[in-house]
Amino acid sequence: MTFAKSPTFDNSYARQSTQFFSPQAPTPVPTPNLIRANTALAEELGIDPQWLISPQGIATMAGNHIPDGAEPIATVYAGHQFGGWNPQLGDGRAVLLGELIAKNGIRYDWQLKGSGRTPYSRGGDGKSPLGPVLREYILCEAMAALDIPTTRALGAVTSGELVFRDQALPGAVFSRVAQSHIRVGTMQYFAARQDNEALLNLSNYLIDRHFSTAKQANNPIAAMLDEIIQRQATLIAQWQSVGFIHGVMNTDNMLLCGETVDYGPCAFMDSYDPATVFSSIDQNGRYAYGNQPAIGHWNLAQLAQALLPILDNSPDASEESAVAIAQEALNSFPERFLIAYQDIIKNKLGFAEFTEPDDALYQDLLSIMEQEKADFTLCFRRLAELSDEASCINNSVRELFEFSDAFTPWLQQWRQRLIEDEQTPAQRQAIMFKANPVFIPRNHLVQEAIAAAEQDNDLSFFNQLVDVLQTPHTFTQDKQRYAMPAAPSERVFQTFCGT
Ligand SMILES: Nc1ncnc2c1ncn2[C@@H]1O[C@H](COP(=O)(O)OP(=O)(O)OP(=O)(O)O)[C@@H](O)[C@H]1O
Repeated sequence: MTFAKSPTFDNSYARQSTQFFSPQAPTPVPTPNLIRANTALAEELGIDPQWLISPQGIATMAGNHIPDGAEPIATVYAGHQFGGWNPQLGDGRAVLLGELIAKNGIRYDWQLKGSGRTPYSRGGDGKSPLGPVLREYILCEAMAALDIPTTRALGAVTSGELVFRDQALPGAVFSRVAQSHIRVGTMQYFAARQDNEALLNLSNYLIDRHFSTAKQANNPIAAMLDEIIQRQATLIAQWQSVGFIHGVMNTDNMLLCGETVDYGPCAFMDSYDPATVFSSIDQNGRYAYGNQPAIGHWNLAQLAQALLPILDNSPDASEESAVAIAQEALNSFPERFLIAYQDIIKNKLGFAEFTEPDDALYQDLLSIMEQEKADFTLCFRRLAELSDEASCINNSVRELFEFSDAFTPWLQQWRQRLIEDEQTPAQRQAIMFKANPVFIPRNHLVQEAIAAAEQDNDLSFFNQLVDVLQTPHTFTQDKQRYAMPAAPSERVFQTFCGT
């Protein structure tokens, strides 16, 4: 008989200076029950899937058992929240259980979110209600299936206790996996304290962990900043391309490794409107869909500012020379974003290359979509079908979305443009299908999954939704309801942090 083996931890962050964290065990919960375990991800991480779903694995995900080798800590950070500076944040409701080296050789954090109070909890209870845990699970796994860099869900458990918000809600703990949880706000925390030694140590740690090419550069920290800017430009371009609205792009919610983090008040846009905001706390639309690239740039400027004291490693370094390095790096963001974005848009439109006139063509499409209140996802998907219509006769979204007359002149122009393009229709459509998913985690479906779980203790719709979103590009008629936009009565205009 073989016994499921507990994972092997190697906790590099816990070996750094204790300025970076506080040792903090998770708070045990009364009666943990498994919501879902991501056994495929467990395998990739070298965790025995049988162990993960064993009583010991479930107890670990609940914070009731600390496996050998785990060294739970809460990390410290600061951040700009909605533009306002907060000098003291940190994991207020999360602990980093430890790190695992995955089969691909990459080191990953395993964090428990909703695992009780820490020294950084301020007034909070350190807990998470079930709803936000389910939302984060659905959204982050959908993003992974869309091939967008993201933190992942290793699993989730209910806690068996109530969490008190404006009402009593069932509690849960989320097991989150990330390449690391070091944030723009982590750098800002030490910069604000003028602790250049900590800044340097943290940067060297990051370079070792995430930026091996920067390590070879003459100025590794400047090269690291450059690479972080590149990763964020690409990430935000990917968000824009699928209509993802993060909702709370505070500097403490931007990971330096380049993965999407914190699926609090986020959502995918249904009908196209660049002013779309979902977060109930974003009164001024700071984090609206159309503002995301500019906010990303602003956040990176805060990072560059934090790095200024250590940014120039030359013998004649001065404040001016450091500012010049920062400025040059930051100035590259708009161009980098545009290149990444156009690279995706050409695939969404079915062109081998993005040429200058394509920009106007694309903007025209967006304008018609906005005016027609067309569904962003289905509009692109139907376009992909039109690129080789015969191939998808039995499994078409035609019943869910058809172009209105307002699109006719645009479609003619698009077809004209395709004549100049060298790809075959089959090649083109394969690329277009990949760039134009049909299943996104629509807000009304996420809400339905949460409501069934909260009110009836029924996880079946949650599980179905997670499963369907694993193959976001393959449409079949039997999955039609998952592709449909919300009926007017189902529309969700706001999502909540659920803190
Ligand atoms: N219930 C709570 N108790 C204690 N601290 C909390 C609670 N909710 C949020 N916080 C803390 O408030 C800050 C901002 O919250 P935010 O919702 O952005 O983060 P989060 O979703 O808890 O965590 P993360 O950014 O790691 O996903 C974070 O430092 C977080 O730890």
